[in-house]
Amino acid sequence: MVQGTLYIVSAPSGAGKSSLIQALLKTQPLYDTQVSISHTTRSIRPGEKDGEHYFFVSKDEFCAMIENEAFLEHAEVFGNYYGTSRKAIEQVLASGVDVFLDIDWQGAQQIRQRMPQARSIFVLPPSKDELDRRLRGRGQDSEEVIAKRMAQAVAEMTHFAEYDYLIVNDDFDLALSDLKTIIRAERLRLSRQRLRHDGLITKLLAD
Ligand SMILES: Nc1nc2c(ncn2[C@@H]2O[C@H](COP(=O)(O)OP(=O)(O)O)[C@@H](O)[C@H]2O)c(=O)[nH]1
Ligand SMILES: Nc1ncnc2c1ncn2[C@@H]1O[C@H](COP(=O)(O)OP(=O)(O)O)[C@@H](O)[C@H]1O
Repeated sequence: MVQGTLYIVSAPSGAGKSSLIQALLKTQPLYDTQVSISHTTRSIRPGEKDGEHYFFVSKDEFCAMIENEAFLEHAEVFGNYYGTSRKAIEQVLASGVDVFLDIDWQGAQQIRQRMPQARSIFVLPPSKDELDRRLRGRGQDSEEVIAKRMAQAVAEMTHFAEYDYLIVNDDFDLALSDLKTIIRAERLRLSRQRLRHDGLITKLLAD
């Protein structure tokens, strides 16, 4: 079985990474691509479902998971804790499915250290004004939360060069097409193709 590829996707809040990942998943079968559901201590937003967008847990529960080494990575973002469950990811990757992580730059650094074979993608907004408009347009955060996220946006974006790929999410369809192209190219990498088509290659090279 060829291991799935782990994709890290980061962006300043509001740049559109969740929308891009969700749109991508609609075009891919579950046996090919899945998104990791993180644990978080942040409050649930209207419209969000526990176990679907996040596993919403208390600080105590989160700390117990850290102690039990249940996280592949975890970080504090905007005053809340977020983490990726180790077990869930390892099982899915082992079954050959590609997994997407929607995580911040701190989590991305931890994953790169532990799993250097992971690929990383950074999503940029076309401008700061547009980022502000998208955060407001989402209509889910208070003025205070939006101000905090805008202030953090520049700090997050200073890490763009640590990523393998950059996508500017101006026209949504174009950005989605870039994302699909990255995945297609990664799947066509010689090492993965060789493993997948070992039988065929053996036959083709036989006398
Ligand atoms: N390190 C890390 N960051 C995460 C995780 N889950 C979400 N994040 C990041 O936390 C930030 C805030 O996420 P969220 O509260 O959903 O707000 P949104 O990005 O504005 O939708 C984003 O940068 C996410 O990428 C995780 O498991 N680990
Ligand atoms: N290319 C785009 N053009 C216009 N609006 C967009 C685009 N991409 C995303 N959005 C909108 O911007 C808002 C923030 O997107 P979201 O995916 O929640 O961002 P993130 O996950 O990066 O915080 C949402 O209302 C989404 O519909």
